Amino acid sequence: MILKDLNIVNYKNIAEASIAFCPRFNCFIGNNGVGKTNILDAVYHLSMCKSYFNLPDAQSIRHGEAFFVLEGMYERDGEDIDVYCGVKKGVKKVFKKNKKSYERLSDHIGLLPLVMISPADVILIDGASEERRRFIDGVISQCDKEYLQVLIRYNRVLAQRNSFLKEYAGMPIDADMLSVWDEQLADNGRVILERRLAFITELAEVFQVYYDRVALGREKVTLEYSTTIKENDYLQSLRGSFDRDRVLTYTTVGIHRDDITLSIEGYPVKRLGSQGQKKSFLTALKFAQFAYLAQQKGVKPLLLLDDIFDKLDADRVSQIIRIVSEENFGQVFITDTNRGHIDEILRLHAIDYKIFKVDQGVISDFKF
Ligand SMILES: Nc1ncnc2c1ncn2[C@@H]1O[C@H](COP(=O)(O)OP(=O)(O)OP(=O)(O)O)[C@@H](O)[C@H]1O
Repeated sequence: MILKDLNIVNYKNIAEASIAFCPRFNCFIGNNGVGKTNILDAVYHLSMCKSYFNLPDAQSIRHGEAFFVLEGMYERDGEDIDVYCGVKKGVKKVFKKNKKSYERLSDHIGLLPLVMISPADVILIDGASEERRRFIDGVISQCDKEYLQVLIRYNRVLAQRNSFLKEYAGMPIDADMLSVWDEQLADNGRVILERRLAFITELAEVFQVYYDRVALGREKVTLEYSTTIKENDYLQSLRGSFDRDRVLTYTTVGIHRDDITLSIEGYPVKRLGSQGQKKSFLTALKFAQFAYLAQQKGVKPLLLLDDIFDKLDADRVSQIIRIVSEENFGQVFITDTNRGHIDEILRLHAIDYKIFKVDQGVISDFKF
């Protein structure tokens, strides 16, 4: 799958742009703050129906304007796909495939699989467990629509159980009064837990292979799912936490409290990892996500590499470019402040590429 052309009007600092991409590497070069990441975000938006940075849509409208429009022309399995996204202040967002509006945006997600690697991903390591759960849920739901429905049901029941605990705080309630919710949480929670465990098992294996390659085998890393459910008994775990839940007035066990343990040399990456090691960790994690999506979807996702060269030594940068130059990767979009890096590496790997210059939101083909 490739993105052939992209038209942008009023997206963040880009007033207007029409870009024709190369099927392999597309590099955006420019100084800090000129709009390189904004271009990648526009591409992300067309796949995932939202900004990578969790911004409300209106904040992506260029300051002083009333709307933004993004349009991408894709080719997937020999078929041309035109995707349109229009956002106007105070009006419902319009999202179309081949000129036909979607009723639900979730119907679009997964059609144009994409993986982005950005400096903001460090939140997956340094942030709260919620960030890691959002990552797992996001990847699984791109491949499995049913998963998202189960998750929505689970969260609805969880909210009801928690509001009951709050409403009856300090009153003499017993565990049986929660059994209606406990059973539903257990039914939906088991499905989610099983899917997440299978996903992480698959991901962890590929992740380790990629980490070894990126870091040239210099460190040992692991990725494991850690659950709050004891002895695989969901219902019993909920019942067993009743006294604590009553005191704290929220549900303390379940898939909404689970996490992924990320370690390097047996210690948490969060505390022990250097900035370059964290970046290598995240890159390997995203490469594993790429492999998973490619296998599930049967197409090579788009790969967006934002600022990948920062904080990494020359060996690791070269390894990363070597990996993404291989057959199992497809169209790649890269940003950097320095053209030297990219020219040298891409020539070395003899890959087809196109370089664009970005300056204050204006994108032009780089003149050689
Ligand atoms: N809604 C908006 N309207 C106008 N400008 C915006 C809007 N949102 C963000 N910007 C501007 O976009 C610029 C940031 O662009 P971007 O993050 O793409 O930079 P970059 O080229 O990737 O920089 P770096 O090399 O530092 O990562 C900032 O100057 C910011 O003010």
